[in-house]
Amino acid sequence: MPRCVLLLGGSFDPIHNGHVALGATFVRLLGAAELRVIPTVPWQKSSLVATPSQRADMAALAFAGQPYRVVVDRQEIDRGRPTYTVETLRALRAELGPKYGEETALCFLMGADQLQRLDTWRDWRELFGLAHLCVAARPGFSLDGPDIPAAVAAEFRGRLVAPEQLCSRPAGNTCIAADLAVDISSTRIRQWLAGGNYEYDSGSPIPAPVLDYIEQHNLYKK
Ligand SMILES: Nc1ncnc2c1ncn2[C@@H]1O[C@H](COP(=O)(O)OP(=O)(O)OP(=O)(O)O)[C@@H](O)[C@H]1O
Ligand SMILES: O=C(O)c1ccc[n+]([C@@H]2O[C@H](COP(=O)([O-])O)[C@@H](O)[C@H]2O)c1
Repeated sequence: MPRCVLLLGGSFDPIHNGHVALGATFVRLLGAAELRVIPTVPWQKSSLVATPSQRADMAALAFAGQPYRVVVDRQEIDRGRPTYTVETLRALRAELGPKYGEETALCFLMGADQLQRLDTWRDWRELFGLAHLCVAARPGFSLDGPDIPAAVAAEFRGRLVAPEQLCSRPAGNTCIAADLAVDISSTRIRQWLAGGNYEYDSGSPIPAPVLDYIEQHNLYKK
């Protein structure tokens, strides 16, 4: 079996339990051993609150102690400009091919909200030549019906396979985790933190070390 690397890109402003669950779900479904977490400089969102370095630090804290290998990959923030997933996947192919073999499976993870917008991504059809796409359900965003642009639905459905088949080939398929149901967003967490009226408990939407970091760095205050 070739090496299978899962990729989770995001703004992570801040990273939360939905991101951690998204990574863990596909690690389990695909039987993968490695997750790369890639903080981005998004071209479709204006002004994030935390700096790129702070978002990378929080990503490392959120995934510390997972029972699989996690690498926080700084390539997008190191570019120092808004970036596109297609260029990151090309760079990863160039990096990992010589290291792990050209057959290495790359699996890009996303929530249903991003599938609904996939046709707005730079050169989105090229993504399938570079990686598999793994999409998880997210409360408030459907995985089919009129919310998915027709061209995306056709491309995505035509490539759909069972998750356990993905790691045996390098790219070109899709899979779904229909059971994920984590009703959390970074936007809501920023609002919650700005309210100033919070305390950590086991039901909190972010890992405790991330909340500690946010407090130490005085982030997301009004
Ligand atoms: N609760 C969730 N369930 C499933 N996927 C999620 C969830 N939250 C985020 N994701 C996915 O993680 C990736 C990165 O998300 P991002 O960092 O933009 O978080 P967000 O909560 O969507 O942020 P914001 O509220 O600021 O837009 C995206 O592919 C997104 O779809
Ligand atoms: O390549 C693109 O054009 C593109 C457009 C929107 C989002 N993305 C990627 O999707 C991931 C989630 O982004 P976001 O904005 O939801 O945090 C992250 O890796 C982004 O780089 C990529």
